[in-house]
Amino acid sequence: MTHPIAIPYFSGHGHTARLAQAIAEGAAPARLIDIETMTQADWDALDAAPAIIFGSPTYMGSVAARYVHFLEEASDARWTAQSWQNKLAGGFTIGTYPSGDKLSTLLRLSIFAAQMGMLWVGATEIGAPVNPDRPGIDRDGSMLGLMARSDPDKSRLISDGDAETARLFGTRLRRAADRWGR
Ligand SMILES: Cc1cc2nc3c(=O)[nH]c(=O)nc-3n(C[C@H](O)[C@H](O)[C@H](O)COP(=O)(O)O)c2cc1C
Repeated sequence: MTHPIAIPYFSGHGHTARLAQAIAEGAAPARLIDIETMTQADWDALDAAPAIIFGSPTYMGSVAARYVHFLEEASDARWTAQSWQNKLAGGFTIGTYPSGDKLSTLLRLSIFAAQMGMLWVGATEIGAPVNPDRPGIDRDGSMLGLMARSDPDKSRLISDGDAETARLFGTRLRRAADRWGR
């Protein structure tokens, strides 16, 4: 049986949620989990998932406070039992700026995964300027995980290139999960 990849995210104004949706399209079957409205079924899905893709906007140069709360809640009991050991993990974030200190957020998420005994899967897409025929793909040049920029056009929230990069990242995690098993 193929278990859904779990994508727990927090989103203050919808941008991270939009990015999470695009990742879910690529990672299908996947389960989107808004950490502000979590149910026991969501926790069960996290525990069963072969891979978890963690997503938080970058707020003040790091993981949003409410997401830190989720991480600490998730670690309770699961850290001592190491019950997420050998699951795959990935991470994504979004900010206003090309840098915006978003790397700090991905570092925080990857360290959380390491503490939980998870195996971190980074990003692989190489876009412009190295591949000029792939404009908009991984435009911030992030390999540790997925970075995106909030789009000034609030009717779409993220750019087409960021959405496609997110779908490709989701597909990478799905392929890795299918290959790795659990
Ligand atoms: C409290 C706060 C702090 C922020 N800090 C940063 C930051 O350090 N770097 C950055 O690039 N953007 C920063 N932003 C912008 C958000 O990361 C950006 O708007 C993002 O798209 C928000 O995603 P969301 O709609 O899912 O909450 C900040 C926004 C808020 C509300």
